[in-house]
Amino acid sequence: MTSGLKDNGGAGPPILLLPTGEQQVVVACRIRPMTEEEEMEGATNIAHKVADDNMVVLLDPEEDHDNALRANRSRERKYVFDVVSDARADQHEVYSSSSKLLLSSVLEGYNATVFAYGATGAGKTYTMLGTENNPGVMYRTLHDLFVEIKKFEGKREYQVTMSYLEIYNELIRDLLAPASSFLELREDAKGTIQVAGLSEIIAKTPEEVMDMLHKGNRARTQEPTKANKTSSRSHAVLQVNIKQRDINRSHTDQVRFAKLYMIDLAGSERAAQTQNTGKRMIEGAHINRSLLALGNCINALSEKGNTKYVNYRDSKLTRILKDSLGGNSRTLMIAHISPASIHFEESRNTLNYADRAKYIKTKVRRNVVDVSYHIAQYKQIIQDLRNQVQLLREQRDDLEMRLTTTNEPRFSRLGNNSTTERLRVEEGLKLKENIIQSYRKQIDARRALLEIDTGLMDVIHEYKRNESVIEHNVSNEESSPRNNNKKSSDELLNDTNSPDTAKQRARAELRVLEQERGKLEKQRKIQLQEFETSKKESRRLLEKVTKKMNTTEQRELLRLLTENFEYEMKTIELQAEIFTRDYSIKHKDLQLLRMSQHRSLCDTIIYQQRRLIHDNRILVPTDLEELYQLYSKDIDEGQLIQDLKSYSPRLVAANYNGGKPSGSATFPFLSQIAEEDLTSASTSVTSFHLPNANSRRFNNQTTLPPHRTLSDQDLFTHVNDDSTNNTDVGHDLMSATNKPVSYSHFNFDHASKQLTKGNSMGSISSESVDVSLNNGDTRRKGHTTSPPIDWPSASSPAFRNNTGKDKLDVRKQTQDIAARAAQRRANLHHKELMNDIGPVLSSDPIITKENSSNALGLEANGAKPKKTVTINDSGIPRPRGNEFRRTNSDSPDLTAHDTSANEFDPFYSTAYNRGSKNSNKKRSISHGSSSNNRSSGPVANVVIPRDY
Ligand SMILES: Nc1ncnc2c1ncn2[C@@H]1O[C@H](COP(=O)(O)OP(=O)(O)OP(=O)(O)O)[C@@H](O)[C@H]1O
Repeated sequence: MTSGLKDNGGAGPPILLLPTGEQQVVVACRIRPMTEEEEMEGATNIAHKVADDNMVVLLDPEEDHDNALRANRSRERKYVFDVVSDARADQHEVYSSSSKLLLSSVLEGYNATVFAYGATGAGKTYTMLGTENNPGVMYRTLHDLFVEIKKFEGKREYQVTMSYLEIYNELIRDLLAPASSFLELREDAKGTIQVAGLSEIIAKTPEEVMDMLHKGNRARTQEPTKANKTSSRSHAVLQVNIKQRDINRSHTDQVRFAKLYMIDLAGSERAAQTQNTGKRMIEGAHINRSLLALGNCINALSEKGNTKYVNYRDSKLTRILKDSLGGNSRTLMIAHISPASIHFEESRNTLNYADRAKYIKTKVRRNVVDVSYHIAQYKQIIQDLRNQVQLLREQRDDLEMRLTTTNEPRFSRLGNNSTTERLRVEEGLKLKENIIQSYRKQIDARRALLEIDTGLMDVIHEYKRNESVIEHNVSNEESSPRNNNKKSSDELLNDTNSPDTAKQRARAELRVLEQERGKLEKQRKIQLQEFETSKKESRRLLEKVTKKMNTTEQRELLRLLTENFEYEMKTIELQAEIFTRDYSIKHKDLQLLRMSQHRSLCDTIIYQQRRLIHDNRILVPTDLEELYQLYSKDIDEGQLIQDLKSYSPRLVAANYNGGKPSGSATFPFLSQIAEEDLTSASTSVTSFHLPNANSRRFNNQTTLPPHRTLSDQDLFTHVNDDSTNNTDVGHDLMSATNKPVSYSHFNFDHASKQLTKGNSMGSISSESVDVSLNNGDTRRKGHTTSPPIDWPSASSPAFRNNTGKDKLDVRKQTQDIAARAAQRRANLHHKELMNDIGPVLSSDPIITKENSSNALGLEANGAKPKKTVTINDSGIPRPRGNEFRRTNSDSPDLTAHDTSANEFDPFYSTAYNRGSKNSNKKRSISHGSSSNNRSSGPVANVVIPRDY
C-alpha cells in the first residue's frame, strides 16, 4: 500500500507520513458485531477479518456447493484495506488506528477529513459519535487535539473553532444554531466551498467541545426505521478549524491553518429492506441520491490517470467534500459493514466502493503563511494600533452616553424626580424585551411553516410521480395485447420488475403519501395559527412600546430592532420563494414527461383507429379526412399550427393565446411555461392540496385523462392576500413595518378541472425534426416530406378500387405516419428535456456498482445520459427484431431495441444502455411495449426518472 501509512516498529498503531504532495486516501474497515435482531433472523457471520490484520473476506451466503455449475466458481470476495477492525475492536482501538493518525498532521497545518461510510445500520454513528460512556472518533479526536495543544502552552498560541451542520433532504442546517434558516453553499474566487452564515464557535476546552457536540447531535435528524432504530436521516459534518502561531514573535511570524472535517454520513438504504414509506422514503431517496453522487465522484477520482470529469455539483454533500476527495486534504474513510448474511448485498457494495476509494489521490500541502516585518513596518503597525485604541475609546464613551439615556442607569438620574417616571421607563424596558421575544417567536413560526411546506412539496411531488407510474403502466397495458402479457399472480408477486408490482407499489405509496399529506396539513394549520397569533402580538406590542418610547434614542433603537426583524423575515420569504420555484420547475418537468406519454398514447390510438377504419372499410366523412390530412401534413412538415390557424382560427387562438393570435413558432406550451415562470414568483407561504377524489379518479381508470399544461395560476391561488402590515405606529416608525406575508394555495381542484378541459391540440410542434426509420428495406433519413396520404373515404378512388396493392400501400403509409409522429414527438421531448433537465440518473434505492459505473460512463463520455424511446410498429415487416433505429442529432448511436415486455419498471430503473458491443440488439431503455406486442401498433414511451 502507498497510502501514507507507516508502521512505527510495532510500538503502536501505524503513523501517517507527512510529505507534501500526492497522497492516497486511507481506507479503514470496521465490521461491527452482530445485533440481536440479526441473530434472531437466523443470519450467519459472513464477514471475517484475516491475514495481516488488513484483509476482509466476505462470503456469499447463497453459495451452493451442490450446484455443479457453481462449485468451482467461488464467490468468496477478498478486500485489502489499510486497517481492518472487527467485532472485537473497541472504540479506542478503532480511533487509535484511524483518526488519531491524522492528528499530528493537522497540528502541522495539513487539512484532514475522516468520514464514515456504509449502509444503514452498519455502525457509522456508533464509530463517529459513540455513546456517552463509550465516545467515538469525534470526541476522542478533539480530546487529543486539546491534549496536544496543551503541550505547547507558553510557546504557541492556538485558536480552535468549530461548526457543525447537517444535510437533510438537500437542505443545510446549522446544528449549533438549529433555529436559524437553511444555509446556502457558496464558492469563493479560489473555488473553495463555503457555507454562508454557518456559525463558528470558539472552543477552549474539550468539555466545551463535548457540550457543543451534544447540542448539535440533539438537533440532528434521527428517526427509527425498520433497518435501524436510531437511523440518522442526514449527513452530519463537524468542521474544526485550528489556527496557530508562535507566542514569541520575531521579525517573522508563521501562521498555520488547518481544517479537520469529521463526517457521519447517512446510510444508503434499499427501499425493500427498510420498508420505508412516506417521509422516511423521501428522506431515503435524498440520502441515496447524494450517496450515488458521492459514489460517482469516488469512481471518477479513482480512475487511473484521474482523467475523468468529477461531477461534484450533483449534491451538496459532494460539493462540501470536494476538497476532502480531490483537493488539499489527507482523507481517511472508515467503511462500515454488518457481518450478517442478510446484509450481504449492502456489505459487498460498501466494500466495493471502499476498495475503489483506495485509489483516490489528494494533493496535500501545508497551510502556512509567513509574515515578515521590517522595523519601519513595525512602527507603522504600532501607530495603527494606537489609532485603533483611540477610536475604540471614543466609541466606548459614546456608547456609555447612549446607555445612560436609554437604559437602567437613567433610573439613578430619575431618582428623586418621580417614581411614576421610573415605573414608566421600567415598563418600557420590559416591553422592549417582550417585543424581541415576540419577533423571535414570529420568525420561528415562519421557519417552521417553511419546513412543513417543503415537506408538503416533497410529498406532492412524490404523489404525482407515483401517479405517473400508474398512468404509464396503464397506458402500456392499453397498448399491449393482454393475452400475451398474462402472468399468474405468483409470477407477479415474484417479478419485482413487473409493471403490476410497480403499479401496486405506487398505489400503496399514494395511500401513505395521502396520510402524510394529511398530517402535514394539520401541522400546517396549527403552525399558521401560531404564526398569525405571533404576528398580531408583535403588532400590538409595537404599538404599545412606541407610545412609551419618548426619546429619539429609544425610537431609533426600536427602529433598528424592527428593521433587523424584517430583514430576517425577508430572508425566510426569499427561501420560501426559491423552494416554490424549484418545486414549480420540478412539477413542470414532470408535466412535460406526462404529456409526452399522453401524446404517444394518442398517436397509438389514431393509428389503431385508422387501421380499424381501413380494415372494415368504414366510410369516413370528408371533414374527418381533411383533419387527418392536416395531421399527416404536420407529421411530415410540421405545418399543423399554421394550417390550423386558417382551418379554425378560433380553436387555435383559444388553445394557445387566450384569444390572441399565437406568436409561438415552436412548442407553444413551452413558451407558455417560460412566461409563467417569469410571473409566478410571487408566492410566499404556500399550502398544498393533493388532488381530490375527482381528480384522482383516473388512477383507477384504464385510460388517460385529457391532458393540459397547468399554469401557475392553476396551481397557486391566493387565498389570503392579507396586506395587513404591522400597523404603522409613531411617526419615526411609519416605515418600520412588518411586511405582509401572502399566502397561496396549491390548488389541485382547479388544476384538475383545467386538466379535464383537454388540450389535444395545445402542444403540437411546428418544428421539424430529423427522423430516421428503419422499415426493413426502406430507410428514410432526414427531414421527411412524404405527401399526406389519401385516406380511402367514400369518395376516394383508393377506397372504391382498392386492389390488394393499393391497400398495402395505404396501410404502409399509415403505419409510417403514425410511427413517425410518435418518434418525432418523442425525439422533440427528449431533446427539450435533455436541455432543460440535465443528466437523468435513477436514484436506485441502493447504490450498486453496476448502475453507478454506468452513470459514470455517461459522464465520462461528456454526454448526458440518453433517454431513449421505444417504438414498435406491427405491420411493417422487418428483418430482425422489428426495431426502429434513431439517428437524430442528439443520439448519434444507433440504439436498437429488443424490448421485452415490462422487463423493468422505467420509474425505478436506470437510464443507460446495458447492451454488449457486438450485439446487433444493443439494449436501450426497455420498457413499455414488448416485442410480442407488435401487432398493437406504434407505442412511444418516455422514461420518467425517479428524480422528477
Ligand atoms: N461496533 C459496535 N459495537 C456495538 N454495537 C454497535 C457497533 N456498531 C453499531 N452498533 C449498534 O448497531 C446499531 C446501528 O448502528 P448505527 O446507528 O451506528 O448505524 P449507522 O450506520 O449510523 O446507521 P444509519 O445510517 O441508519 O444512521 C446501533 O444500535 C449501534 O449501537
